[in-house]
Amino acid sequence: MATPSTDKKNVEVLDTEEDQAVSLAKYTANLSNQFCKERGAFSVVLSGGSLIKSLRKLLEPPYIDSIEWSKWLVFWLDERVVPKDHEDSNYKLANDGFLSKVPILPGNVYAINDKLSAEGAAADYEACLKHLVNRNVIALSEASGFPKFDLMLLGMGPDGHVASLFPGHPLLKENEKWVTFIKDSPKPPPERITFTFPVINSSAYIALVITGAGEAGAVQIALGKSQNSVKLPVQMVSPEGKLTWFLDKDAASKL
Ligand SMILES: O=C1O[C@H](COP(=O)(O)O)[C@@H](O)[C@H](O)[C@H]1O
Repeated sequence: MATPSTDKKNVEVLDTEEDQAVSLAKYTANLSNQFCKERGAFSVVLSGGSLIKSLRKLLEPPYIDSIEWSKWLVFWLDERVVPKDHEDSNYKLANDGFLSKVPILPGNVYAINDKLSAEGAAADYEACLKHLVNRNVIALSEASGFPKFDLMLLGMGPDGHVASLFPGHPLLKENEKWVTFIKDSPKPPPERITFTFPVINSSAYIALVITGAGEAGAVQIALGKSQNSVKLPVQMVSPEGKLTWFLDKDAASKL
């Protein structure tokens, strides 16, 4: 069931987590078709966490066969500063559960350099993005001057964090850097790198994919009627393009 709230924001509440995964696959495949046709490429930004499991229907017919995987360019919204084969790595999570099962070109997978410090990895990833923007591989937002990704797939933690942008943290106010780092993440591991809000909010499309009762409180704050004085990170997600919330019934249970 889809409940459009504004032209730029849609909220979909799905009866089950399975229905949510089906709906997300359809949405992602449609955007992939659209961008591959229009631009010859599709830039997709992945979160870690439960999002990867929610992408599983893309690994099944009809999507596995119809998506032009060779035109996908894959990036990470945030990454933990650990080796790529570490259990906490968002790259490993995505690779094991999704990327290794689809014919995306290895050269189109832009993982974070795991040999660098948090500062170094953030600067290195930002330099990589700037190079891709200069070569017109990633679009640039004329409105903001920040890179404009075709689709960002965001998860959310029970505290309302998105990417590695946590409630009350000074990084929420970063408005110059494209990619930054955190060394005191309240959720382990403490050292991470993350896209900043200006990059997130320059996106053409954002899907916020939220599953389970544990997230219902933050969903209620973000989408319910009551007003909170200090915004949660998830409430700061406001793309140039279109935002769609994909909630299962449990995540929407307090609405
Ligand atoms: O630490 C992280 O958490 C968020 C939310 O994860 P979830 O398991 O509650 O969906 C995730 O989106 C982010 O990429 C990750 O690094």
